[in-house]
Amino acid sequence: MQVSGTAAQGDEEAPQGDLTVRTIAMPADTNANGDIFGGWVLSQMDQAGGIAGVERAHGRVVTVAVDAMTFIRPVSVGDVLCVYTRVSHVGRTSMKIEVEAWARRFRTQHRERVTRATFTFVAIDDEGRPRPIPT
Ligand SMILES: CCCCCCCCCCCCCCCC(=O)SCCNC(=O)CCNC(=O)[C@H](O)C(C)(C)COP(=O)(O)OP(=O)(O)OC[C@H]1O[C@@H](n2cnc3c(N)ncnc32)[C@H](O)[C@@H]1OP(=O)(O)O
Repeated sequence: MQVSGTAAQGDEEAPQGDLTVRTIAMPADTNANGDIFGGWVLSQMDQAGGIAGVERAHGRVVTVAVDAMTFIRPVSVGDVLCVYTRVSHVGRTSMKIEVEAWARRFRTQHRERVTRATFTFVAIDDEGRPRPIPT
């Protein structure tokens, strides 16, 4: 789901970028510890980055790399996961997108950054070959 809205810039305690995906962590997404699987969070971040990439590249994109991913805090059932995206670099066919995931806690509504990563997406044509990103 794409949601409009831009986070405050320049505030380290605030999310950076556009709110791109917002979803609820459900019991089916838990690991054996009772926390939400990191892979589920990564999947939400990939989708958010993909949406931002499609918008910037005006068409299909694929993920080619994920760098410097850090799981800072766990996500729990009932938390609302909010994923923010920001295009930080555009190359010829590739782009870097900074992706932050924040959890709005179920009971307190308190907001915490849980994960961040830099994703690289490549714009592709109908045959799956890299294509130039429009300026
Ligand atoms: C209007 C809005 C509506 C929105 C509504 C949207 C809804 C819809 C959203 C769906 C969002 C889906 C998001 C899916 C995200 C997946 O899950 S995609 C699936 C997983 N990914 C894949 O399967 C990709 C597999 N890899 C490949 O197909 C090929 O490696 C690629 C990516 C096409 C690249 O091919 P290649 O021959 O290696 O290309 P090459 O020319 O060497 O490099 C191309 C560029 O990639 C860069 N690159 C290559 N490898 C790397 C690397 N390891 N690290 C960094 N950069 C690299 C190169 O530097 C180059 O960059 P530029 O200098 O051109 O800028």
